[in-house]
Amino acid sequence: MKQQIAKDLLSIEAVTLSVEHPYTWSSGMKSPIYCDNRLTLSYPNVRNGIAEGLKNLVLEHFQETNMIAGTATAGIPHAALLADRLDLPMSYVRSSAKSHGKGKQIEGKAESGMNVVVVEDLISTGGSVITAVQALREAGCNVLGVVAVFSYELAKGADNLAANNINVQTLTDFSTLIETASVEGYISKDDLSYLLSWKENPENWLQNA
Ligand SMILES: O=P(O)(O)OC[C@H]1O[C@H](OP(=O)(O)OP(=O)(O)O)[C@H](O)[C@@H]1O
Ligand SMILES: O=C(O)c1cc(=O)[nH]c(=O)[nH]1
Repeated sequence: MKQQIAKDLLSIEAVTLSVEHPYTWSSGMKSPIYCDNRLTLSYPNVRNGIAEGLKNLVLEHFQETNMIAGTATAGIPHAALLADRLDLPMSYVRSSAKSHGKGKQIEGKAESGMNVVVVEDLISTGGSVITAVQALREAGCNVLGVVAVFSYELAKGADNLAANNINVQTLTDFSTLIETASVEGYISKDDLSYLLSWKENPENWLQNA
């Protein structure tokens, strides 16, 4: 499964490298790699594989789930596809409360007694998904855990998630991705060692580059 999803992401060019002009991540970190999981929505076979994989993660790890919550924005479509497959209620969580209308951060029903699995497309530092989990907990929900398409497996992300007591299960991850990219000929040996050294110290990578 991990390799198949990595292959899918590579085949649709969701993963791109840009060393000269680094990407800026939502956390503010600069990075030579970007994984655009939003592109998976444009490929029915890829998004179906993701929905099926997420469903299997929920059935394996979070059997008591009775509500699915997506993180805005990239987690929302995957949450919708998953909730539909599981025939469960769905909500989504904004990064902050809306400043007009009903002023809500969580859209849809979220209340005490709900056993929620949060759907995120990608985990870097974990900041976005932690914000969503905290909002759901404040609403009285019991958050069983998080399912995500991809994780960079950053030490900072793992520490942040552990500090917030969040169980995360992902379909694929950075180590699988770069190994698959190398084996399948998407990246050179130099790219591979560059990415491995970036991963050693991603926060100070630009200063050391
Ligand atoms: O683990 P983190 O450091 O929080 O980074 C990951 C988050 O960043 C991206 O969202 P982005 O903020 O780009 O917004 P989008 O979902 O609206 O595209 C991604 O979809 C995750 O939600
Ligand atoms: O951390 C992020 O913002 C981020 C990284 C990445 O590779 N892809 C993405 O959509 N967001």
